[in-house]
Amino acid sequence: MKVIVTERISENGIEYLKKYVDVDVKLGLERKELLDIIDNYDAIIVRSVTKVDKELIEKGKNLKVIGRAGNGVDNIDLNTATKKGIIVVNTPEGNIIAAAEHTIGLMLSIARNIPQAYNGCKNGDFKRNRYKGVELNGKTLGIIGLGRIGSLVATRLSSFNMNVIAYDPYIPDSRFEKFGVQKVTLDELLEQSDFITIHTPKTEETLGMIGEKELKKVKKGVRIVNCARGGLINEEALYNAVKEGTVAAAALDVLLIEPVYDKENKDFHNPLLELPNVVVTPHLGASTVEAQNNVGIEVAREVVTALSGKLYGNIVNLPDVKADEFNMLKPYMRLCEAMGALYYQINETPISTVEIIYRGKISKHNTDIVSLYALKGILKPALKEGVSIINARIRAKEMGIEVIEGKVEEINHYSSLVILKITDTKGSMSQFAGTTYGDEIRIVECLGHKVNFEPTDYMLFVRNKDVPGVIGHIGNVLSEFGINISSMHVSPNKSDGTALMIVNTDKEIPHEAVDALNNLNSILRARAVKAS
Ligand SMILES: NC(=O)C1=CN([C@@H]2O[C@H](COP(=O)(O)OP(=O)(O)OC[C@H]3O[C@@H](n4cnc5c(N)ncnc54)[C@H](O)[C@@H]3O)[C@@H](O)[C@H]2O)C=CC1
Ligand SMILES: O=C(O)CCC(=O)C(=O)O
Repeated sequence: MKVIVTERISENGIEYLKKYVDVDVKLGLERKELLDIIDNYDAIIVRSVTKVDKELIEKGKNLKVIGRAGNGVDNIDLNTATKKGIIVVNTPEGNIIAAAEHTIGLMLSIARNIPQAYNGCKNGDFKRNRYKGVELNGKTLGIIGLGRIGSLVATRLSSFNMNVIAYDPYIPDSRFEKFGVQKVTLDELLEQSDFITIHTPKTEETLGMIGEKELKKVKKGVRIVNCARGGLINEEALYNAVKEGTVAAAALDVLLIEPVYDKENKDFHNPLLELPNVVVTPHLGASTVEAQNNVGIEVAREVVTALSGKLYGNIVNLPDVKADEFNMLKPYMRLCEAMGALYYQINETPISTVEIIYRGKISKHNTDIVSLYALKGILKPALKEGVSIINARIRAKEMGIEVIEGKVEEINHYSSLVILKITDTKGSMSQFAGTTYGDEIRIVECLGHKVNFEPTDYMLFVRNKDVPGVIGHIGNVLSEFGINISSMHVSPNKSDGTALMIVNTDKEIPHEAVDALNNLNSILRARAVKAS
């Protein structure tokens, strides 16, 4: 496996990668150079500068994993990566303290004019009355986005005796209580805050969320920090508000358009840089020794884990599953993939709806990832390598398949059961159900028949007349092809005189053998099927 690292990550991360994969560290590549070589790599590791956009992903024909050494993934086209089944991993925890501390550093800087005073002293200007600042003590701090970093800022600045209020419509009230923060609306935050700091991700909704209209509502003399993503505060509106004096000062670690870091940027221009009371740092939020060690090693581990096919960890485009829960759910993933895989191997009619119902103990778990395996199993016979658990949901949607998931705690006979109901476009429903015993998986219902078989890679799925001698005939045909039967399950349907037979064999059943079986009088239909 080959991995390209396009931005500086810590040495410990590189050393870790070298133990498992071939690593090319290529810093400062021109875009065209990267586009030309990306198809040589199975994974790419970036920080915030490399744009892993549609064009790059499409050129990266062999890409399996995109690793983000850091938190925000707005430089990665998640949609394209997901459609292509490429895993995107990040390191959401490794640099949050660094970012929170930098936020506080910036806030103190603009409260006390530290950068301006430093510059003055360097130039022989020691007139300290020029640099009189304000205290944080007793002031109101408004935090927009009380996530990982926002909450770290809240607890730290509470100890500066600030009155902390926050706006975050996506979190429960308990989170505000946990951090001793008063929950407010955005308008209340704008009206009441002496200091505002923003800590949301960059999304369509948050880009420019503090614009001209919002800056008209702020307390005169407010000080604003953005250590999250450039453009969350509209730059033109901020420029005007600072110029007019509505905003006393601003500190920005991030800009809407950032220069390519680690290079000279003499031609770089942004009007905000001309304002004496706007302090800018070059996206330094995560640049501490500790944070870079954390994210370097974390991203290396995440990428190696994902390349090895283990689908847990900080996978951005998969449901969040920790290793323990992942291991517990593994048999259910195999079970659902196997049940799903049966459908198109024994049916031709396109699917309109897939219903996945979790009953019993399994219903208490986060089963999102299990459902993805069911969908992958269902679509695999149709899409072959074009479907993976990363893109299974998108592919199902593209194919017009409605996916419904349900959970019922109540159950009889089994401790857990997963039921898969697949309705085709003609309205017929095929139902499968399965359970697990430790690591073992069993399908216990198949198309209205009570069964009990382990789905394996070599199986024969037979519908036959329920007459004497069928088992012998099947045994004879298979033995002619040198195939051993390892187990056999028969489920008669008394009402119509037919039976369903599932035969597990020791090797692949060639189509000649299947044809020979289909020529037998007693066989209504025989198919070779696989569990995955
Ligand atoms: N400057 C730097 O070097 C660094 C910047 N970051 C950036 O910091 C930001 C925050 O990161 P985390 O705290 O880890 O993210 P997080 O995902 O833990 O928290 C984000 C919070 O924003 C809230 N939110 C989302 N949309 C919102 C809206 N419209 N209004 C109000 N709240 C909203 C969410 O509910 C969530 O609680 C991200 O943009 C990240 O990329 C992160 C690390 C370093
Ligand atoms: O230093 C970096 O790589 C940027 C960090 C960052 O912005 C993030 O992790 O979201």
